[in-house]
Amino acid sequence: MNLIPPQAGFAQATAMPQATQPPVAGQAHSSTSTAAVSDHNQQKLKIETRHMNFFYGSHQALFDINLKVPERAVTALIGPSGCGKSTYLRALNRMNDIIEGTRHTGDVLLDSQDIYAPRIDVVALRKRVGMVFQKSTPFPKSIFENVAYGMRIAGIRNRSFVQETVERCLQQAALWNEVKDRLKDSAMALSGGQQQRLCIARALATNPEVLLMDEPASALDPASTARIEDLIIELKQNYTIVIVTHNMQQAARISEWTAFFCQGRLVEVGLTKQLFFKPREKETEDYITGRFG
Ligand SMILES: Nc1ncnc2c1ncn2[C@@H]1O[C@H](COP(=O)(O)OP(=O)(O)OP(=O)(O)O)[C@@H](O)[C@H]1O
Repeated sequence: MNLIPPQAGFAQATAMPQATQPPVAGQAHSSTSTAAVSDHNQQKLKIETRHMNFFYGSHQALFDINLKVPERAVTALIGPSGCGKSTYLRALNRMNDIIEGTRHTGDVLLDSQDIYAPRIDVVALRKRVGMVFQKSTPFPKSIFENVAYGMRIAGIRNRSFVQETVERCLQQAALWNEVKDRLKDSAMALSGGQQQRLCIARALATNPEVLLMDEPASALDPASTARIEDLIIELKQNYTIVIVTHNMQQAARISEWTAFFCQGRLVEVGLTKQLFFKPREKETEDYITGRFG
């Protein structure tokens, strides 16, 4: 049974990109919690969280999250408002550190290394794990300087390197053709969709391995959303992408893997197609059929 409501755009889900290798049979449920643990043993993992709990002061927002994120694929995080998707996403590059009173327990591993270990350089971590936010956040600077910003901060002075990198990133973000003749203009004069692609270009300029995206298209019109989705599909050839989205059709179109969160718990994770067409958990089915959330 197709559990996704037949809304416009879902037809594309049938052409959804497949994971390079299927998960092995018997995607196991955790025996210790409501979290389900997908077995991605045949895929190279980029990120893994093990028994992760997260707290804002005394409020626990995440409970015993066991999730494996495969390399060079798109993993979508879905779930009702307030279920902890953004909290989880921000934990992957320690963006929650800037919120006072937060803490976590358990492990968050990037290439098998604990990103919360004392010796970890958080600035270097955030270069490897870039982030794009829901609301585009260009700096009040020129288009060029927005993309060059990370390199300036890193003290890179080589002009031709900076120029080449800016062009490459704008090309990767599918924005170059629209801005190449006005690189000195203010970024604030770009449309919302262009600003969001500029922010993606800026995130790419630090040469990240992972891109975290928190509802990157939620404020955009359908045409701009389609461009961002095309871009994400293109980028996953080289980057590991974790995206929070409220739009299930979008998750179906762009992701290989989907994780369903509810009330701070990871209920189920699996191949997107399987999760939408044949969820293992009743809670997942209720959510994706619109019975709650
Ligand atoms: N800065 C914060 N301080 C205290 N509590 C917070 C903070 N940010 C989030 N929370 C709480 O943590 C829980 C998870 O929030 P989070 O934003 O991660 O959910 P979400 O699934 O991303 O929600 P949405 O889909 O509405 O963006 C919620 O109960 C929320 O109120």
